[in-house]
Amino acid sequence: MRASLIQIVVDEDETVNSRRARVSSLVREVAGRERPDLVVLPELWTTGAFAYESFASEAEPLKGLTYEAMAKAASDTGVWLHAGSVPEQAPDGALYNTSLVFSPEGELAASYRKIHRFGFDKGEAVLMSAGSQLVTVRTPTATLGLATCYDLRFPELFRGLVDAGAEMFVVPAGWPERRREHWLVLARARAIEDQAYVLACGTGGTHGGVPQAGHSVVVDPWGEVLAQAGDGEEVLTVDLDPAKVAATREQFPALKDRLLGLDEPRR
Ligand SMILES: NC(=O)CCC(=O)C(=O)O
Repeated sequence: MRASLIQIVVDEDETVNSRRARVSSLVREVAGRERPDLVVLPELWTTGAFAYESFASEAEPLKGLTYEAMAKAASDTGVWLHAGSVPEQAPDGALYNTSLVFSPEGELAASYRKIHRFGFDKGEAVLMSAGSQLVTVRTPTATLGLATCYDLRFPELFRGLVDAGAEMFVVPAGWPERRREHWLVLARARAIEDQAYVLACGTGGTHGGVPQAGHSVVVDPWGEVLAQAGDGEEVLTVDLDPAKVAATREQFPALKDRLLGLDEPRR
């Protein structure tokens, strides 16, 4: 299975409309050149994860402009597309940070409303509502577990995804440069403790006054970093072996020693 992560530069000198068009072209270009099965985009790449003042003005219904553009990019290129997340305006007016995953036919395979919102008592934490559902996506080659950015700090979410069958975590993000080391360590930690692939795709540039970390990263179930981006716009393409997840869990069966947080104790 081949995955391409597209780390996008999200700066405020580019309009949302032009970025949407540019990213649609990029998905097509990368799909044609790298021949991936799965393409991954970052969190809130239309606005920027820290461009709080744009969330309401740029919010879209689930099937809005970004949905339409990404569904078409997926079906035109025949890839699974994790289109990152959009500021979703729900029918009741609430805003969510919602990830969209499209099948190669351009059908919506899954949407995930970010559960842990960042900002403590401001920003996303007050502007957005929290999702409450764990979401996995079965593709022909692997079961994906969905999480978004700040979720990476909450290992219990990832354990829940493992219990739901996840073999590969896909984590779109808009992570700040200031905490780059946290990002890299947490991505590896989630891979090691859950013996799963982590595909973590962030942004470059500066928005909302916050320089972004870039450094999108792909980690294997043993915790090895398979590829890591730099600061700017970049594509990371990696070949993944989903069978390595079961093999790692078999050879080093630490997940079988879990005693807490299970419906029934194992021993
Ligand atoms: N967009 C985010 O969720 C940012 C998370 C973050 O900055 C952090 O966890 O640190």
